[in-house]
Amino acid sequence: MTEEQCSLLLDSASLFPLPHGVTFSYGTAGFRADGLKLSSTVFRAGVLAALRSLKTGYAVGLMITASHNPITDNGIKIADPDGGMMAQDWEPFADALANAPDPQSFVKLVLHFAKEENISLSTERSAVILLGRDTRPTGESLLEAAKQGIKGIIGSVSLDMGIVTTPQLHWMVRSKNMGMKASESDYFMQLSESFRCLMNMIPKEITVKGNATQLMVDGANGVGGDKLEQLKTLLTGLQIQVKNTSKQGEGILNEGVGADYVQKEKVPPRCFGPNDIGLRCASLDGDADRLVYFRISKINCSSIDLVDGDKILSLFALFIKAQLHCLNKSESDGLNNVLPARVGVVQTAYANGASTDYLKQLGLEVVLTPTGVKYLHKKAAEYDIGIYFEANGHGTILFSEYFLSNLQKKGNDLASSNAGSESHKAALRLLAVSKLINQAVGDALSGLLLVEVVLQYMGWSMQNWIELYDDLPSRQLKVKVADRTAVITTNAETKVVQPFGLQEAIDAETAKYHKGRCFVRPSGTEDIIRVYAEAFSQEAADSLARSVSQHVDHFLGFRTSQKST
Ligand SMILES: CC(=O)N[C@H]1[C@@H](OP(=O)(O)O)O[C@H](CO)[C@@H](O)[C@@H]1O
Ligand SMILES: [Mg+2]
Repeated sequence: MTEEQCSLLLDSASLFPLPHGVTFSYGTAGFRADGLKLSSTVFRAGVLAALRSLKTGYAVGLMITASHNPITDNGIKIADPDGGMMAQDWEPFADALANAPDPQSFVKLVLHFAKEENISLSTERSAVILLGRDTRPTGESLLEAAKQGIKGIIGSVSLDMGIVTTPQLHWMVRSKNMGMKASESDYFMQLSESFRCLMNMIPKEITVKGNATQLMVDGANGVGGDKLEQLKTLLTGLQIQVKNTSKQGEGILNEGVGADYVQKEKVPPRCFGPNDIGLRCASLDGDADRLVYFRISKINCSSIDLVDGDKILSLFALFIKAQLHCLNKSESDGLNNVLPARVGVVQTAYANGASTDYLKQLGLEVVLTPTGVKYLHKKAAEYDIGIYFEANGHGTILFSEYFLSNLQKKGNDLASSNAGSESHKAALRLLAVSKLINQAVGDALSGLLLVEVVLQYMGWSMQNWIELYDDLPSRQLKVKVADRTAVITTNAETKVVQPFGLQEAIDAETAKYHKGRCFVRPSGTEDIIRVYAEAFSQEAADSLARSVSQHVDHFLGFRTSQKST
């Protein structure tokens, strides 16, 4: 590293001193904290992003958001060149950089890491970083801190994409690195065109039931609602009304609104009431990477029928399975070139047991990973078609490049030998799905469009979807403990290995309940232990979660509040 580079980093790092008494951790989804305490972290993440771009030789992304967290929080995460989350082996370095006590030790760490990773800081190659932020008030000043961090590495270029959803930024990074058009209007164009293509292929004989073309959306008072207002003007065959956009002005981001609130509290978001009874409603989270559906109950306006990530996944899995079946119906198209596809469904232990049973009954391969999209995404990428969702509504469908190129070939063959056949249409539909659904990361907007077109294709009402299977009653609790890292788990977080004896206690409690299932794990985003329980009735699930929480409290010896989520 040249002297000029060293002193530039030192001078700029001095402008962003580390706040006292806070330890930063890259965690499940990047750094998160009070937005007013984050400028040093964001500055340092800017430097980190530049190093990541130099290391990989491609553009990377830097997104400023704290998703569903309160408006006063903010956060920062890095998107890798393929649009996915930053490689996990860089997380310890991210933590060390964020917590370096002063500018000198910060620069020392950068130097050391650059050497270890073989990153040349001479200026023959320059880093490119795409920047995005959500609507949070601290976003603008944090964006400046990020730009300063990027500038701290000589020759680096930052491209400000403005206020965008998290999935838009990931999509832009991926598209840019694949040499494709990568602006926001390209994103809207790709989504609306593939949606139109799928809508045009809905069989004429299918009659749409009830309010099939009408959708009410809760935008969480954030960026997602604003973007959907833009996107919906490009759509035909679907009437979307968006409530709780950031532009409508009154509501506060994520306060009593949004996918996290709706899924956890199982109540309608603000501004939804008696007029919406019976309608199909969807809710996005604060940065629009989560999506859940709900319907306000006819009997009690303050309760809802929730359609969570598990049921969205199940709908997608059914559709993909049906299209693959049509694709390979060789007797109808006279061809014998079956295109095999290894389909995998990826969930976490939080997936409702009824959904896992349902998916297995469909004959699908279902695997569980630890919590966090980075784990699910990686697993799903091992399949020709990998469908992953967290119960909270974050997920997507990944298509392997290999499968897509074979599908394209088969589609072309069918176009010349058997145009308009069921197999041909299935090939075209699958290709359109791969363009509609975000290949970089879970995306509420693209997920919503796919749900809508699949419901219309199946001729399904909201009621049909809700009845796909009955969720098992469940309960989640949080337990505050002295040291959450004392809990170590295995088997995709379903079994505790430490502290010794806790798993036996959980097993003994669970055995008391019909259809009982229970596990505990330390949260990666909050300083708590999460307890999840399922059983045949709500009372039983509540009781199982409560007694296991008491065991956790007892084993980890710190008797404080337990809060229902
Ligand atoms: C039970 C639950 O919903 N956990 C969430 C939550 O992680 P925890 O590690 O459980 O705090 O936040 C993550 C990031 O948004 C999300 O990926 C995950 O699903
Ligand atoms: Mg989010």
